[in-house]
Amino acid sequence: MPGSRQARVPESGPRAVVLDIEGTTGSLSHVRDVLFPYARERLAPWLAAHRGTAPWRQVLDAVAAHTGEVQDEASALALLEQWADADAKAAPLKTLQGLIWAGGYAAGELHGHVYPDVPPALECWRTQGTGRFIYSSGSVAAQRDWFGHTAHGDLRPLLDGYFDLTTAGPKADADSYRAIAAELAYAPADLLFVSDVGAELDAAAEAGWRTVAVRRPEDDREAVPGHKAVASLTPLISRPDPGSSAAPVDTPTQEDPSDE
Ligand SMILES: CSCCC(=O)C(=O)COP(=O)(O)O
Ligand SMILES: [Mg+2]
Repeated sequence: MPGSRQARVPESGPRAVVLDIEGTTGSLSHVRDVLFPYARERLAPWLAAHRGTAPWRQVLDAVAAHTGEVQDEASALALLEQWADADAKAAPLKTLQGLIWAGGYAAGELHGHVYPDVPPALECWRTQGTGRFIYSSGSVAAQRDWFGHTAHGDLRPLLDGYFDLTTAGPKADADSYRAIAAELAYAPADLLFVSDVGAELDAAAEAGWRTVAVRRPEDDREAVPGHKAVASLTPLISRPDPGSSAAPVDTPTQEDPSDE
């Protein structure tokens, strides 16, 4: 309108950032070419070595709950192998992979691949008072181990909490993002989800979240349509307009069971 001056309201930053792992904060190829094969060849030996123990029972019970049928070890193993070969995001497989990888980290045979832009981004968000959470199909235990064993050191102190298939639900389901927002007690519009997968970003957007797609330079998959895209986390922490940063807030933090 001529003569009138419209005040520009700067968009404030998110209260919390929720990050995916594979293809976003860590290398897709490291997960697919190192982590997954490491677990795949140990599915049968792990079940045999742990037969009758509480973790073995936990895995068989998880397979039974997932399929709706009681499974003996042989039939559970057949299903777990099928899911692994199909890269199915089945919670029982994710639980068992996490248990197997834990042995690999402890033996010094595995490390978590985290891109170099990730630690400074987490540090920046921490300084700003922005919450920092992970949401991956990998189990929470696997996520903790991954971030606890990186070339940049133990990054777990930079993270406030973790969500997986069992605590939040499937990543392409909008209800999972509604559940995370409720758990964090933030409005969906105050949350930013960062991922490499369009279906996950679409689900988060459907739940009212802000979204950003990541496509790492060495990742030759097609770009994700419909979402702002970046090649690293660095553009997400640049602050051309000082008014656009979030004021420090008290961030809800999940308790770390390893601290108990
Ligand atoms: C160390 S977490 C392993 C990631 C994983 O198991 C997976 O299926 C990839 O999941 P994401 O949701 O991080 O893309
Ligand atoms: Mg991913």
